[in-house]
Amino acid sequence: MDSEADDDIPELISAEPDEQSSSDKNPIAKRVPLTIICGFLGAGKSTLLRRILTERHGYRIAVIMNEFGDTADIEAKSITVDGESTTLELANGCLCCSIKDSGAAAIESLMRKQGAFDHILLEATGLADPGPIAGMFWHNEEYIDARSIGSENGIVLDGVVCVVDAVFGLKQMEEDHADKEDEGPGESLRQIAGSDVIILNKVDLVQSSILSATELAIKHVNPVAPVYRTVRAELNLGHILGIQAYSIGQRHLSALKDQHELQHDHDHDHDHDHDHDHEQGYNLSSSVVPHYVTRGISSLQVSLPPLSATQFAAFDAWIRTILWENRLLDSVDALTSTPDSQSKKSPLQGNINVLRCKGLLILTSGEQHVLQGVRNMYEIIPVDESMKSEFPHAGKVVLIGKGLGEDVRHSLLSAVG
Ligand SMILES: Nc1nc2c(ncn2[C@@H]2O[C@H](COP(=O)(O)OP(=O)(O)OP(=O)(O)O)[C@@H](O)[C@H]2O)c(=O)[nH]1
Repeated sequence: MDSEADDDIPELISAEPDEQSSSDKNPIAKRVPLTIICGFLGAGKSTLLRRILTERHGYRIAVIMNEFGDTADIEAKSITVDGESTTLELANGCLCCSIKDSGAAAIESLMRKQGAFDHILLEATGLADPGPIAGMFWHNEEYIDARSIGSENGIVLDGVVCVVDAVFGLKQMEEDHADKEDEGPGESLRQIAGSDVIILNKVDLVQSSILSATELAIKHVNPVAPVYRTVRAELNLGHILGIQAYSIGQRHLSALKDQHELQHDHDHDHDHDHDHDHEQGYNLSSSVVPHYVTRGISSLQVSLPPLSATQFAAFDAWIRTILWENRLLDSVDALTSTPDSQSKKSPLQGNINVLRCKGLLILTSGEQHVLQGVRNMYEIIPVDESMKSEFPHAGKVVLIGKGLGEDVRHSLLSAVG
């Protein structure tokens, strides 16, 4: 079971306009984007990284991994070994680095020695839950000393990518759940839940019925992450790098689109790379979704009406309570609640665990706000006037995690009702 419920309550991130998040002029553009790659054991993470490290894509990418594994056969221009790290410099300007501690300090030290990069990829081990790693880099720019990495403004979390094995993915999810039934959802489900993009790899080895079943299970756990079907992790790198999944960007927008809108997009904008982006057309309440997924992590999408200022404040109290206290806020509390006043605990305390949330809140005043959350951290950012027309016209919240039943929907709707 996740122990983060015991963690100190994090500070609420300001809902005031964030000068660093809404335009091309802003400093985020100058930060080095960081992508976390996670995935099931043997799913194809090294295959994907080897491609990135050896292909001529024109970017200087640093790949950081715990150990080289079979990526070690990469042809390196030079190899540097020093106590804590081994670095391979590749012909295309990329860098492959194995460091014992892949925390922020180690990344800072690597960047100081090697200079600035266009992108950093951090490989999590096969069993790693990406949530805490993402949390470490999200809104933690100060973690990294910007000047020391040769970049004006440090690092920005770009996205979390999960590689799922098409052959064993479904089985892994099933076994994982069975093994950990007493401890809550296992790593494979957490990896899917905490990712912004899913690569369903090794599709050459399975029948289409298995692929559809695996994709359905993935979508049930995480309906907002696009799924790309690949052979040997061959896909357009634009699908996984530079996606800005943690800011107000195009990807955030598409994640919030309605199912029918996605169907429409698919009809008219087929992916010419022949990646399979099957966001559309899933019946998420389908009874064919395997029981182990339903009993583990699932998702909940709630449509919201335009909110008054009071209802907006009530939403903030509601989301804060579910993320920080793992419980539902009583509707009566919602209009009066402040962070300090929430001492009353419902019997549901501890049964809900939200791993990721996203949303678009539309106010009756015409203002729009985007919700982004990783574990118990969240932010609500106003949408810039110039971007409003690109966003969906209906408010919506998507929660991914454990214990997200219809009671959660009713609680939210009554809190803002
Ligand atoms: N047929 C087929 N084989 C693949 C594909 N992708 C990877 N493989 C093979 O699957 C095996 C595992 O791939 P890796 O890239 O090492 O997987 P990994 O996720 O890095 O593995 P760990 O680091 O051990 O978790 C290797 O032998 C790859 O050559 C694919 O799409 N099709």
